Amino acid sequence: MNTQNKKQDALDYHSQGRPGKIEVVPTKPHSSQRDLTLAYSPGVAEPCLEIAADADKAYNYTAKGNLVAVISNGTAVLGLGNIGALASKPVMEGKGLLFKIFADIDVFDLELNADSVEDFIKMVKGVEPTFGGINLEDIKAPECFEIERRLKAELNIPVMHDDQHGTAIISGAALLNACELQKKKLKDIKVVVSGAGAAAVSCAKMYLSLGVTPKNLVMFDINGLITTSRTDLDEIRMEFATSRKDINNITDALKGADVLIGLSAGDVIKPEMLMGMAKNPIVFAMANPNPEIAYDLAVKTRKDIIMATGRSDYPNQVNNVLGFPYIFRGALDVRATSINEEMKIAAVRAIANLAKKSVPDAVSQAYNARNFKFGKEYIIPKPVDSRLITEVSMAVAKAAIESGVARKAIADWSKYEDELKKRLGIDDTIMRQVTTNAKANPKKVVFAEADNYKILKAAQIVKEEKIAIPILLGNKEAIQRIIYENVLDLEGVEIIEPVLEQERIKKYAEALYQKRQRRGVTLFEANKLMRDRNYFGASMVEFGEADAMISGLTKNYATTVKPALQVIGVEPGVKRVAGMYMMITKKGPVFFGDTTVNVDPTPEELVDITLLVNKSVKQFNVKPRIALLSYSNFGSNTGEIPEKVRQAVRLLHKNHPDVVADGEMQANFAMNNEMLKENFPFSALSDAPANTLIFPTLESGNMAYKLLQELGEAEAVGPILLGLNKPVHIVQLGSSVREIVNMVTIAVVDAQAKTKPVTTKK
Ligand SMILES: NC(=O)C1=CN([C@@H]2O[C@H](COP(=O)(O)OP(=O)(O)OC[C@H]3O[C@@H](n4cnc5c(N)ncnc54)[C@H](OP(=O)(O)O)[C@@H]3O)[C@@H](O)[C@H]2O)C=CC1
Ligand SMILES: CC(=O)C(=O)O
Ligand SMILES: [Mg+2]
Repeated sequence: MNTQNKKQDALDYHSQGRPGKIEVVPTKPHSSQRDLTLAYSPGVAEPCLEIAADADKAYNYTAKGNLVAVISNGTAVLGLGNIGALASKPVMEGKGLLFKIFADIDVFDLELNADSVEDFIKMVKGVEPTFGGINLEDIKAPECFEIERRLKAELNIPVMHDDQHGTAIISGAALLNACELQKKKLKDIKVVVSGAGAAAVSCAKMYLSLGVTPKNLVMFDINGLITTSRTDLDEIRMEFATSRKDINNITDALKGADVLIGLSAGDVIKPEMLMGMAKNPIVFAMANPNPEIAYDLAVKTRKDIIMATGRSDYPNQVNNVLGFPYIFRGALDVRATSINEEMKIAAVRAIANLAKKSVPDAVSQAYNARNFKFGKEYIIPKPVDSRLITEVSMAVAKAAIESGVARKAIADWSKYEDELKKRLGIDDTIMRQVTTNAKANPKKVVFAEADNYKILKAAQIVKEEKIAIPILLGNKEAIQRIIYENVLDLEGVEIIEPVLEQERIKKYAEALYQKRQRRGVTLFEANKLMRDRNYFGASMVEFGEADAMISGLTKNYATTVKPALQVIGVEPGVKRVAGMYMMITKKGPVFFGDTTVNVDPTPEELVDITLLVNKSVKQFNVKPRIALLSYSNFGSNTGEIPEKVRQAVRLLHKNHPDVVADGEMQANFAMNNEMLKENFPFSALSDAPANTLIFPTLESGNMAYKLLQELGEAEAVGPILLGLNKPVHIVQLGSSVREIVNMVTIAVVDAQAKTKPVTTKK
């Protein structure tokens, strides 16, 4: 895209539709007269009086506790200089947008016509009552130092100048990791800082507190090196003054330097300057929108470099967006009175550590990349990584509590973690519980289709997270090539190439032949079948050489389920298998059955399916409340389907009175027990909504879950295969890595349940 197009795109983005990037959205009902009476006069007087009597109540009755002011006077807007308060508004709205999408924090952006320090401080103090925190932005140095110092001292809510501390935290984390990768020790590195403004000074302070030796750091402003002989500088910058006489310019300073930090202006660093740097140099050119030296140019100049910029369109975006949303989230959640050094360092460590963990596929996909892995081009997490909210905010909140600036404690950290995820629309409480259970006793899971990137990535994740011990089936060479090409880490994982395992094939084939000789399988054919990875994998499970199998990514369901049925068969006492989905919705998990196996079940088969689902739901520690669905409510419509479901319910009520189930009913009545109670008060489900839905046909079940999934209303975990004697789980054709990981986790828990020692009654 050329520069003119880029410019027009940016202008269109801001002007199209409702101008600007943010709006205010009411959080309370407001449609009836009663709502309005409560929202405004006279009802509103009540919270006013409560707050007048106790100021802390503002956190209960108003948005204060989740509201941050992003405040600027427009004197150092990005690297654009002093463009004034109004012109800074798009940046401040942008910060508001980022606060909201990454940490669910609401923002009012305030652009102040306040050039003097005193005016600025006075205005901010004036608006303190409205906010839970103050994010100062793009205020030029040295005024920003005094403004922040005074506001921190005089306000009782957290104040942070993002350009100083946000940038220091992120670049601190990036520096720790870059040094580790380039095998440099912080105490030994020679650091050159281009820029001596808000960001540069604060970053330099952070590096010293992380272990950089003061005499090894030199700093430049627009007039050159900061030296002890300069008389034009304030005390804060003079802290970084050097008495070295051998440096005339930045080129001199960079000779033999290990690290260059750019927080000054675009394109001020030339390739020849980098040539003089030490072996394996680290360059963070963070000026926005244009870095001190372009990414491509820097990596072309020095092959041994670790290079980062503040931009999102190149690897290693060192930008304060990775910090401020989560730092404020943690601070607000414990009502911290300030953001102190302990909280900042906690954020640094959390961000640095997160970069070393396996990256979720959704993150790689957002950047059209195959697989990010800790290394020269991935030294810190990507801003779209949804784990940042839990990793960073929790670390910050903990540090606030431990360092004594929190006014609110967090008693249950795992509940807090769930709350944080819910803020981003991620409600995986149930999957987290399942994962915890899986980790308590990881099982051997054989991956039948291991010559596939997604399967291998999932195997890496479950290995790393200690959910399962993977065993890979497939052509060794092909598997190793995919591992190599995608820099996956599967060291030590067993790879089995079935066609080379003659002894095992013989053993498994004999067993299959014994089972199926009177059902058309000859020994010769059994031997042939065992070369198929699904038969081989299922046999490993049958023989106890693996605890569970995962397959199905590349073949249709029927083809994959057949080997499992033939080799393993159904549980004793069970007549058929069925499939279930766990739909993770905003209202909690809802289980759907049968969504995969039985096309048009009879009433008796519907009962079997219900019993299988009932048993499985209980294994998730959920008490099943089962609705058998149709297009009719308790006989309100005639027809084959309602009649079949009615009959199934009759059989259930007669033969299995312990199962909480009712129907036939329409899906909306199943999910809305108030409506059910009003119209059908006799129903067994009238006291709470159903959490388990049995569909009359495969068609309806399949449509329901796929629609819900596509509309973004729920995450589907499954299909969980029910009724097999040993755990084999079949992912859907084309599943994502996350879906595969979820299925492996479920397979492990299933294996745990199926291998539980039988307790004998005394
Ligand atoms: N990636 C990120 O997350 C962040 C990036 N930044 C970027 O860092 C830069 C500085 O921001 P900030 O500290 O807030 O702004 P300031 O205005 O406070 O500081 C700018 C500093 O750069 C110096 N400077 C300007 N031009 C040159 C030059 N040609 N050579 C050497 N030094 C120069 C100025 O010198 P003097 O003091 O003499 O005027 C000043 O010290 C901006 O480009 C900004 O976008 C800032 C925050 C976060
Ligand atoms: C990222 C940022 O805050 C800046 O460039 O000013
Ligand atoms: Mg800024």
